[in-house]
Amino acid sequence: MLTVKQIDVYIGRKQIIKQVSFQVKPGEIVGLVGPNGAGKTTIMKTILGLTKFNGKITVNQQAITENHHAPLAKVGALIEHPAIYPFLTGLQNLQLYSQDPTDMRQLVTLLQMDAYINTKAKGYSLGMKQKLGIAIALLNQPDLVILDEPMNGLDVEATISIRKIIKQYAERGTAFLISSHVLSELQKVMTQVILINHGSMIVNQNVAAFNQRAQKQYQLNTVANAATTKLLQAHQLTFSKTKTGFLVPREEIFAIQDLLAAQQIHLKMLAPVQLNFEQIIVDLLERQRGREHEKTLS
Ligand SMILES: Nc1ncnc2c1ncn2[C@@H]1O[C@H](COP(=O)(O)OP(=O)(O)OP(=O)(O)O)[C@@H](O)[C@H]1O
Repeated sequence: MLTVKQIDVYIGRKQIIKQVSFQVKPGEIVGLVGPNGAGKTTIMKTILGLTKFNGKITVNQQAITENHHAPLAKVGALIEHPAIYPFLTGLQNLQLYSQDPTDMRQLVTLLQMDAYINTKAKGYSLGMKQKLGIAIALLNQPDLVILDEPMNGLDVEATISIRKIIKQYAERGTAFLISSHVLSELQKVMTQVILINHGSMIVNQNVAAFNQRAQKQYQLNTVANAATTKLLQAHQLTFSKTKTGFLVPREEIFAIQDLLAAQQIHLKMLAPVQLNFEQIIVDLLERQRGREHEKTLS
């Protein structure tokens, strides 16, 4: 469906996206996560042919470039603010894009917009505009839907109905690429997770494998945490720092104990921990920062 191959994006002289590659297959719901400024919106805009890039992007095996948008005919998108004409009604806005009145009417009902769809969009709340933007993205049975922060401004009921609709469309084969900072929400729908930091892809994994990471961590605390940091770094062991000590992977705990014992650094605690989705992301970002810090020191 969508293939992104080794894309680089520069804005001015600054490299914003670095060698990012991934695929989104029919029916997959791929969550794009990462800190503010990581490059998520830029990746989405690039796929939509709105930004110059190096590398290759194809939709249904057809290449997209900044000047060739034809393959995007079956792609729906909501990026940043929905493109809505305020002096038209919600329905008139939808009609500008719709090729099938029945599909359009169904979407209005599915998104529970019937009560206000015939009033002018300038009177809509943030959430109502957001729902209209999502409806526009879902029009005409798209093959791929790209949603940047779709849950922005939505109330609980709207959030639940959007989640259901995304799942329903995905079951019919629509592929989704969704960015969100509301990880708990994204977690309920996504099948694949891509973590971006400083324009690079750190993780691209299916959700089940990603969650496996949660069970593979141990919390470590010693009598001399500063010396322990140096020791772990010197032996290039994987770790991240926490408020009280370290998180280390299960497969390294024997090696770590041997090293600490050899230096007579006593353990205060070594215990398995169960991380939640958010904590796994924080841990991965923290580890990357550690690696970058080491690079700058060497
Ligand atoms: N038009 C622009 N001119 C200069 N720099 C830009 C421009 N657009 C984006 N950037 C820079 O590109 C980087 C990535 O921005 P992007 O909006 O893609 O991040 P993001 O992951 O979507 O962030 P957020 O979660 O805050 O929305 C940032 O460092 C940003 O400052």
